[in-house]
Amino acid sequence: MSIEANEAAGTILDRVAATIESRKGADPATSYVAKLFSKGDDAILKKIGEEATETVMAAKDARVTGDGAKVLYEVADLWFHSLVLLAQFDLSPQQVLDELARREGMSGIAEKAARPE
Ligand SMILES: N=c1c2ncn([C@@H]3O[C@H](COP(=O)(O)OP(=O)(O)OP(=O)(O)O)[C@@H](O)[C@H]3O)c2ncn1[C@@H]1O[C@H](COP(=O)(O)O)[C@@H](O)[C@H]1O
Repeated sequence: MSIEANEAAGTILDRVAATIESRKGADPATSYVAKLFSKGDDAILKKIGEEATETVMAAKDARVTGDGAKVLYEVADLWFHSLVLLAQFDLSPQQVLDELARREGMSGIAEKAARPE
């Protein structure tokens, strides 16, 4: 990914994360995110599980139909709910991007082989 595209990705993730953060303590009647926060960990984790499962099903369907659009929507739902989960633990998307940057160029095969027993 180019530096410009990576910065753009950071920008939209940062903006949505800031909106999510602003929903802490907001009215659950008018905000979906505030409603999730008011329900707590289990409600957020349930949505992560649902959206992950829906992503798997959309990908299986896409292999049959040849239409990958639904995969995009489901991954967007999964990413959005992952942002809510990060906020619940006072973590930021930038920290995830930093972790991916730290891993950049590190072979997954080599990393696994170097793990202590
Ligand atoms: N990106 C999203 C986003 N993506 C999905 N959703 C909502 O996530 C919910 C769950 O999606 P599902 O398809 O699983 O719907 P469902 O089966 O009815 O789920 P449940 O309501 O039963 O949990 C729906 O209500 C979607 O509208 C989102 N809700 C909010 N955002 C972002 O969060 C911001 C703050 O939202 P509010 O807190 O509602 O103002 C928004 O401005 C957006 O930027």
